[in-house]
Amino acid sequence: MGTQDETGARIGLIGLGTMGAALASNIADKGFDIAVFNRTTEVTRDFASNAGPLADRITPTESLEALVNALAKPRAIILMVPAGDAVDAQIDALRPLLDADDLIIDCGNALFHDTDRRASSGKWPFLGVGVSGGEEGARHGPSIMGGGDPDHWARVEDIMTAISAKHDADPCAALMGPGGAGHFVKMVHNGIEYADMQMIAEVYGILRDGHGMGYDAIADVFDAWNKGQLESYLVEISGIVARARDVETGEPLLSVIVDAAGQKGTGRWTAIESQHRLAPVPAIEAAVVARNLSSRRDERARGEAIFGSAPQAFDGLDHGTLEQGLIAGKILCYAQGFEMLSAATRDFGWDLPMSRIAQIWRQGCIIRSSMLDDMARVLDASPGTNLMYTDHFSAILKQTHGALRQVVAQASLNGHPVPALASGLAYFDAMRTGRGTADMIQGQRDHFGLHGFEHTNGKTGQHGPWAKN
Ligand SMILES: NC(=O)C1=CN([C@@H]2O[C@H](COP(=O)(O)OP(=O)(O)OC[C@H]3O[C@@H](n4cnc5c(N)ncnc54)[C@H](OP(=O)(O)O)[C@@H]3O)[C@@H](O)[C@H]2O)C=CC1
Ligand SMILES: O=C(CO)[C@H](O)[C@H](O)COP(=O)(O)O
Repeated sequence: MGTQDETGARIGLIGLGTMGAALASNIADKGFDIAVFNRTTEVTRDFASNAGPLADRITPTESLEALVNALAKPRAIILMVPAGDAVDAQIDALRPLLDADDLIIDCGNALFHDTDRRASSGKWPFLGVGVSGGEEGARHGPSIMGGGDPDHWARVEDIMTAISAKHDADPCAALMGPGGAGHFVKMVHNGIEYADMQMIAEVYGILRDGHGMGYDAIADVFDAWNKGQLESYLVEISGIVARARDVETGEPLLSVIVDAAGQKGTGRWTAIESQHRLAPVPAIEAAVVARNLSSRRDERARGEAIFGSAPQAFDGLDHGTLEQGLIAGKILCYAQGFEMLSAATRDFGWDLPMSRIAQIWRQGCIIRSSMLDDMARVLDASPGTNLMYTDHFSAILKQTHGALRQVVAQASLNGHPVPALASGLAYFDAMRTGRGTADMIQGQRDHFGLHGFEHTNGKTGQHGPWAKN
């Protein structure tokens, strides 16, 4: 075991990129001494020389050894480097320099399976912590989803709490569960983020190409919606983005951004993991597919040359209907995400704190939204219930699903691809259909493979007449 030595910085941080630099400044700002290291030394020097009044609390270091020596014992070191091999390499480089009870905290967007593996060796204290809020959040208050041993969390809880966003006075930081639980919750957060962003982009397409609206007018619509039930960070920044001008040309910014969405993997991981968990998240899957399709620019141009451009100008969908449709869609994004969290609770025995998750997403994170207050409340009363079945949200969906249907129908009739909105609607309809059509699937499976089916009389392993052949 390492010794107790309180001289030195309270915490270390490796990786002074967008998030790491902001997080380190936030930590120093909250009164904690921090030692920092970055692979490229110039970045560390720039960070330290630009730290202004925070410089007194920041110890820049230029080697891992110097970083380790600058820390109070037992040490705690945050990693804020790209997920995957870089994290493993960084851990491998650090461990020989550390004592057995020194804590490594991966605050990047790790795949939760990797975090489980890194935490499960049992040899070293390790936390996997999801951080959301982008650069601004990291600097002034992110939402923080911790994963790991409660004793290890307790060692840094004061820091995590201090730097987190606050909803009223409530810190948006909490331990989600053991091992990869924090990164699982962050992954699902990002999945919801993908679906919500895609739905907003689909409505933007209707306003731009269907209604022929200019960018400032579209910004006005998002601004207005952000004052109502849709109030959320993503709707807010959609208005800001729509109104922005390109610094180079002065043209509307959106008109000069290539329509091919980037992605780092968290949405794809959510979609893949949802299949393993048998927890359908079709709006999230649709959003991932839409990003993939958006990158097929040559093929899209080829298709347009053959068939003509799909989206046609049309009217007949007023802004109120679009707003109501988006409200329904947004609820269904969260409903699917929380269903996936319930599935993880069931499959991994994590006991994820559903209501607390909604609470810590109320501020700081990318999917913060005024709806999360009510989500926290209803999940507190019934943590495992699909949001769409709760009194509060079923009442809203009863009022708004007709509008969502109008949006999807009109968009389809006029050639506007709206995969996330359509998937949200299909999920809603499937999840309120007592007798669906899988009887046909079961009949087909039995016909070609004698897979058997469950009879409505309760008998299992039944077969159709072809089994007697
Ligand atoms: N940007 C965002 O909005 C958010 C990002 N995240 C996650 O946070 C993590 C960091 O992201 P972000 O700050 O945006 O990334 P950046 O690309 O801005 O910064 C990456 C940092 O990691 C360092 N780095 C890169 N590769 C290695 C390596 N192989 N070994 C050691 N250090 C390395 C870089 O150092 P160098 O200067 O030498 O290149 C740099 O300091 C990622 O996991 C990301 O998914 C989480 C929430 C939000
Ligand atoms: O975690 C985040 C926000 O919550 C990061 O910004 C992440 O990079 C977003 O995902 P992607 O890059 O795939 O759009």
